[in-house]
Order: sequence, then structure tokens, then C-alpha cells
Amino acid sequence: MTAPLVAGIDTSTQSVKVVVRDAETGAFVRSGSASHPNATQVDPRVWWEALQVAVERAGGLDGVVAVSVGGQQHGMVTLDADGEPVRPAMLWNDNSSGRQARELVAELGAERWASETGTVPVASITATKLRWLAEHEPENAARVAAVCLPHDYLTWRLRGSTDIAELTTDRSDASGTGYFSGRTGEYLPDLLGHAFGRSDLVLPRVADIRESVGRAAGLGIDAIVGPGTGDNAGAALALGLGPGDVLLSVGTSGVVSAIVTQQPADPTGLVAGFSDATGNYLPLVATVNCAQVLDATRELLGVDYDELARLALAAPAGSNGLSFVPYLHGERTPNLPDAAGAIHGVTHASYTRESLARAAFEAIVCGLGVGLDAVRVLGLEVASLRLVGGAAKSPALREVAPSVLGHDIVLPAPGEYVADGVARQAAWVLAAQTDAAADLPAWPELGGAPVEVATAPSAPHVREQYALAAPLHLTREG
Ligand SMILES: Nc1ncnc2c1ncn2[C@@H]1O[C@H](COP(=O)(O)OP(=O)(O)O)[C@@H](O)[C@H]1O
Ligand SMILES: O=C(CO)[C@@H](O)[C@H](O)COP(=O)(O)O
Repeated sequence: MTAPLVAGIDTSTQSVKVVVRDAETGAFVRSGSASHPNATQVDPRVWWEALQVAVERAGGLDGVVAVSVGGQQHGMVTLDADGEPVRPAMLWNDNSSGRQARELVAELGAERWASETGTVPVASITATKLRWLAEHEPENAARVAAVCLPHDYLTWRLRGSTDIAELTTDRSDASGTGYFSGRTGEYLPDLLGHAFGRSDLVLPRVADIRESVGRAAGLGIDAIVGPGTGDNAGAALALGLGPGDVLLSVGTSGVVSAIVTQQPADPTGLVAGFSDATGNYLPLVATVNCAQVLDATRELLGVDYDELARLALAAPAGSNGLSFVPYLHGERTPNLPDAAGAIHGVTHASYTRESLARAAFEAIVCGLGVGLDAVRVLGLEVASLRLVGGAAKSPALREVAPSVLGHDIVLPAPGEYVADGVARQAAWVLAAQTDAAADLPAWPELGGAPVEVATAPSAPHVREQYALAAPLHLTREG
């Protein structure tokens, strides 16, 4: 008899990834992926089409009996009464609503946002996008009957539903909307109404952490569907983070996150107090300029990833004094949605391809360093650092990160940890069909190859140099 299989889907910023694993052991079976448009506003129907391609590339979902979806957080997906998108989804990295975020904080106070939702809104947070919509597109705003997140939309399509009353979400993703309390597990209609001007919207029902929310009729397979997660909570599920284990994710976003048992409330707004996918909390700091800084530098230099890494490693720590302030898309941490970046420290010695390549890596790691400092200030004792995400494949990042952060870094085998995490959730939901209190399956084989530890001589001068350079940037007209 063939073992039951489960699938995890990560609808991320740049692509969708599908991973199929053995439900009992977690052994890898097959995978596929497909690209998303390179934009910060995307028609959500395109994600559904990309998913079909990724499933085909994964060799189909035959044998899969449970599936869950994880996804980029915060994106505002607006649906009309018939379940059709009102406009393209505004993604987490669309900074248009920077002014609305500032206004929402000024109107209610950072303390209230932090204590009620765990998070002081920045442009990434869904509530600020709703405020932007109400102001800029009142006709579209009037047509909005339901608002949901990218993973909610795909879960709903996967179930073959067209009824907005059947939308579901989970606590981890709901906690990034700006109108949900992770502590009570309930929406906060007052905050939704305050942001959008009305609160009579259909919001996805927040499913239990191991609930089957339906069957995967939309994909034509006989499988149950789990509640899914926000992407960072999904990666935490895959890696089974323990106390003090800090996750560094280097995808489109640069993310520092960890699991704690009490909801953090940081009125400075640096640390978002999100929920995780098990009943705990996920303090998180995110930058919007991470792997794409490497892409832009690679394109400018006309090289591939291997050559970019070779160039970077040919320059010394500190890039001969060159500092790259990488605000290519504004920035979220620090909260500078209208900033444009800069390159400082240009001398004859530093104005080289090697220095520029290394400065790009150092810039994104310095961004993670700011996040790490912020979670430490909240009282987190850092026991270990794990590096995942697309750019973690780069040998340059594997050397620059421990050097700049002054800490060894655990390198799990390269993989799709968000998709793996939601596949593990799907196995959990499957187990809960026969034992309602089932534990998260152990999945000893997740991760495959043994982990490596990256070490490098500590280079504290890189962060010192970056800290002097970073405040020297321009602000674009918002
Ligand atoms: N070998 C590599 N070196 C550096 N960056 C890489 C490499 N391979 C992939 N990437 C980066 O990974 C990013 C995609 O990572 P991923 O975690 O899938 O992003 P997201 O989850 O935001 O869609 C791309 O921007 C790409 O630049
Ligand atoms: O906004 C956040 C977290 O708050 C981002 O982490 C998004 O969830 C996107 O993740 P990637 O696509 O960069 O992995």
C-alpha cells in the first residue's frame, strides 16, 4: 500500500511553490514552482493560474490526501459580492499607504495599536491599505464585500468555493491585518471601521490550528484542506523552532522572527507581535529590501549569482569603506516608505565591482542586524540563528552573515521551508481527523541533508560603518 501524501503550497511574493511529502515520515516526494508577476499590485486570479502550472510541474497531486497553503502576509485582496476581485491585490511590499499608516498611528496612538493588535501599523499592514483604498478609489471601496489575504484567497479557490461567506484564514495571517487580536483570537471591527470607514465586510473565518476547512474540489483531488498560515509562521512550523531559536529569512523580504509564548507589544513599532500557527506568538521584524537588492546589483554588474558571490568574497569585510543603503523600494524597517537609497564611501579604492557586490550583501545583513537588535531589546535571548529563503543559497551571504552579525549561523539544507511547514500542517490536520488533540507530526526526515554551521571572523566595523551611512538618504515625494 502506498503511504498517504500531503502537499504544502507557498504563494510567495515572487513565485508559488508546491512540495509533496510523505504524511507520516515527512520524506520529500516531489515539488514544482511557477513565477508570479514582478509587481507590488497583482490580480489574485494570476496566483491561481500560477498554482496550476506549479502543480503540473510537481507531477500532479495524485496520492495527496491533505493540503495547506502558506503565503506572503498582509496583501489586501478585495472581493465583490460575487467573489470577483475588485482591483489588483496590494501586496505587503507596496508602500503606497505610508501616509495612511502614519495617520492611523497618530489618530489612535502607537500604544493602543500595539496593545490591541500587537503591531503598530506600517504601510505593509492590511488596515493601512484599506484606508488608502477608501481615500484613493472610493468607487472600488464601495464595491468591496470581503477582504482577505493571499493565502486565504488561494485556500478558498482550492476548495472550489465562490461564496465569500466561506472564506477562511488562520490566526498567524489574521494577526498581520491590523484588525485582529492575537490574544483573543477575534477580529477588532472598531479598528477595521476606523481604517476603512465601514466594518460591514465579510472577513475570513479564523479556523482552528488543526481544522480541516473543506475539500480540495477546486484542484479536482480528494483531499482535505488545512487552515494554512502566513509564510513566516509556516517556516517556523517546518523548522520546529524552540525557545531562543531565531529565524532569518532572506527572500523578497528580510525577516527576523522567533517563537515566544506571550504576545509582544512594541510601541516603537520595530517588532510586530504576530501570532504563530500553533497557539504561540511570532515577534517579527521585516525589511522590504532583501534578495532583490542582490538581483538589482547582479543585473547592474551583468553577472549571475555565482559571479556575484565570487566578486563579493573578493572584497574585504567593510567593502573598502563602501556602504550601500538599499532603500530601492522605500523601507519598512526602519519605517521610511518614501525613502530612496544611497551609496556612500566612494573612493578610488572602493569604487569597484567587488566592493559594490560585497556592500549589497552587507546591506541586507545590516538590515537583519537592526531586526535582531530589536527582538533582543524586547527580552529575547538569542540561542541560535537559522538562515533560510532564496538568497540563503549564496555562498557570499553564508560568509557575510556570520561576520556582520558576529554569531554562528545554522544553515538548514536549502529548501522551501514555507511550503514544507504548511505540508506539515496538512499532516497535522490529517492526524487530527482521528485524534482531535494530535501533536504536530515529528517528521524526522524534514530538511533532508544534515545542517551546516556557517562561521566567519566577526567584523563589527561593518555595522558601525553602515549605521553612520544609513541616515544619509533621500526622501522621494510621497
Ligand atoms: N544563488 C543565489 N544567490 C543569491 N540570491 C538568490 C540565489 N538564488 C535565489 N536567490 C534569490 O532568492 C529570491 C527568491 O527567494 P524566495 O525566498 O523564493 O522569495 P519569496 O519567498 O519572496 O518569493 C530571488 O530574489 C533571488 O534573488
Ligand atoms: O511582510 C512580511 C512579513 O511581515 C513578509 O515576510 C511577507 O510575508 C513576504 O515574504 P517573502 O515573500 O519575502 O518570503
